[in-house]
Amino acid sequence: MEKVKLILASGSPRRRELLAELGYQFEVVTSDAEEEHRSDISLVELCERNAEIKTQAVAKDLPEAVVLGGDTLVYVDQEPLGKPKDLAEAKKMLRRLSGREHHVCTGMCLIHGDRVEAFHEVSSVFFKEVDDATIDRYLEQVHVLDKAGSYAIQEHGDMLIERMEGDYSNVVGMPQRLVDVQLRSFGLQPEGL
Ligand SMILES: Cc1cn([C@H]2C[C@H](O)[C@@H](COP(=O)(O)OP(=O)(O)OP(=O)(O)O)O2)c(=O)[nH]c1=O
Repeated sequence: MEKVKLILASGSPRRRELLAELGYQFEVVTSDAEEEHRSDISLVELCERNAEIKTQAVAKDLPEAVVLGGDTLVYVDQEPLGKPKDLAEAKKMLRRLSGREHHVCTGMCLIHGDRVEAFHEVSSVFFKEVDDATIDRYLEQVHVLDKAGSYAIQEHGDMLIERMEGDYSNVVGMPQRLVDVQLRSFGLQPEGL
């Protein structure tokens, strides 16, 4: 029997690294699927939904493959922060996160033929009190325009973050433990380690 192919439906270099770390063999196929921005469903449902939209956009042309996609939502006071459009907006977001807790939800979806499984994980991140000078130094060192919430925990995260609760990989873009369990339930096994 021919082995089922695993496809990662994501242009995110972080997701690629996190999946490779688990030891799975996979290929990357991206789409230009549009994320939804809606307020009639919860934020957790929204990130699962957007993960499913991104995954479906690739899976519809690859019925033989197992396709994995994801979406990371950073939110504070139940309000999603998104990716900043410029450095001024990034600075505003980081000022808003200063000295307090916020949440990061990553929704993931796996599709194989008619089988669709969406799941998510939520982590809490607690920022230090950061002044403008620290924010400016952070923004000089880290490219944040492609990062939800205007920061990357994996890049100089200690400049901003006091502590976190939950799965670290979930904040970076893919909850590795959950993804591993789900991939096994689709009959896949790591083989590259
Ligand atoms: C909070 C946080 C986000 N991020 C990144 C992860 C995601 O790449 C990005 C969130 O954007 P997403 O819209 O989830 O993903 P993406 O546009 O990068 O990739 P694709 O849709 O093709 O899968 O923010 C970090 O790298 N570190 C962090 O600490």
